Amino acid sequence: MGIQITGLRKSFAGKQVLAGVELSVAPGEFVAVLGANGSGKSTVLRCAVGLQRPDSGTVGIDGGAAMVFQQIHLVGRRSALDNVCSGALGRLKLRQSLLFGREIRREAMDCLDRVGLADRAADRAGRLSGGQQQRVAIARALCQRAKVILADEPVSALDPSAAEQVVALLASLAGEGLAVLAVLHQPELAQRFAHRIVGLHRGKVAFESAAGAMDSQAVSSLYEGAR
Ligand SMILES: Nc1ncnc2c1ncn2[C@@H]1O[C@H](COP(=O)(O)OP(=O)(O)OP(=O)(O)O)[C@@H](O)[C@H]1O
Repeated sequence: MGIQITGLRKSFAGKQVLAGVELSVAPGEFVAVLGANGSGKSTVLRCAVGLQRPDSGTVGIDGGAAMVFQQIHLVGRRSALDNVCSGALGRLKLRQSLLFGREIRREAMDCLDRVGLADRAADRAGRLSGGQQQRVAIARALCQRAKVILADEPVSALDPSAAEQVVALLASLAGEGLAVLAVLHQPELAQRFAHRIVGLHRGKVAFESAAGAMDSQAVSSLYEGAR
């Protein structure tokens, strides 16, 4: 199933932000969400992962979801590996995390390897580049063993080459069978790396298409008359 969102509605102080969003991502699929500032993209992801409660609608997630943000929030003075290990703590009781410390570190190392940073495991997270830090954050999400990855503007703070690397990584994780839903502000990266593109406009899905069939005029219209 991956993730299936139906009829998602949300208002803040009487102002409708989500007006019945329908969206699904299958295991193995990478879906990019495009939309102007304020169109409701982050609210969809926050409702999906349970950080916000929708007024109505349903979210079905198979195998748990982990979220990655634009603001990376690593502990800068701890090693990359320690940061990734902390992803496991959410799914373990304290006693288990003490008992299985070595296994957790091994699994965290595998996760760092999947994002191409095994050789930086011992480095302080704060010393890594922005792109590397975002890949560590993705490794931490993988260490949660979630089957769904939600990414809210994961590359907005990165330079073009680091951004491309991170989006390519998300695509490769979908290739491993995860369901990946990412909000992007870069239609060209979405078109190159995602399978499907969803355009959100004023809290509704305005269009949905295979990435190869992306209509650039439909994309431009998302950003016209944005509120
Ligand atoms: N907790 C909140 N309280 C009040 N208003 C909110 C809250 N969260 C979001 N909003 C409003 O809902 C609207 C949609 O916000 P959201 O963050 O989902 O948009 P977005 O499409 O992700 O935009 P951006 O590209 O700027 O991140 C905005 O007008 C925002 O001000």
